Amino acid sequence: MRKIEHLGIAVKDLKKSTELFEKLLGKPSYKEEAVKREEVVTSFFQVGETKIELLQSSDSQGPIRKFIEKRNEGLHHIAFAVDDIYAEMKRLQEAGFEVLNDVPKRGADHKLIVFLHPRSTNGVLVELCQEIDSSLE
Ligand SMILES: CC[C@H](C(=O)O)C(=O)SCCNC(=O)CCNC(=O)[C@H](O)C(C)(C)COP(=O)(O)OP(=O)(O)OC[C@H]1O[C@@H](n2cnc3c(N)ncnc32)[C@H](O)[C@@H]1OP(=O)(O)O
Ligand SMILES: [Co+2]
Repeated sequence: MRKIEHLGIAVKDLKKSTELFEKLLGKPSYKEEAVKREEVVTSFFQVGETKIELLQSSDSQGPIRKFIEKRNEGLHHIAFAVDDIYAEMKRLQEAGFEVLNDVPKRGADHKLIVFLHPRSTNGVLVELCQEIDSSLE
């Protein structure tokens, strides 16, 4: 794990929350991106080496909608940057963590991502992210 790549925050109203975080952080969001497969629309802020990722559900189902129904808005996941997501998946599986994805999937902001089930990580949803080489996109 190289660094905390982002903190994912589940929000009900992306526009309102983006305005709130722009005030809080004193800087604008650098991108808004919808990721259909994850049924979310995201808004990103760079804070030093780490980012804040705001996530609003774009579907009547989806993990963010379910999370908010159950726990209201708030911190949803911690994402770590890794250099080799396949090697990390293997290492973590062998170490007994529950990797939710057989293969990495496309995330937001030019990344491959996988998740670890919170029941294997002390109740914290963990995401692994590997930058996608933009020349390959
Ligand atoms: C656009 C991509 C972006 C990126 O960074 O690139 C993203 O970050 S996408 C983020 C949204 N996608 C995901 O979260 C995918 C991974 N999540 C899942 O697969 C599910 O949400 C899962 C498996 C964590 C939970 O799904 P399930 O249907 O089982 O929901 P339950 O409500 O029944 O939860 C079961 C159990 O887990 C606890 N839980 C659920 N979500 C979280 C969470 N975010 N943090 C901690 N714990 C969580 C929930 O409370 C239940 O525990 P229990 O003790 O039974 O109450
Ligand atoms: Co994320």
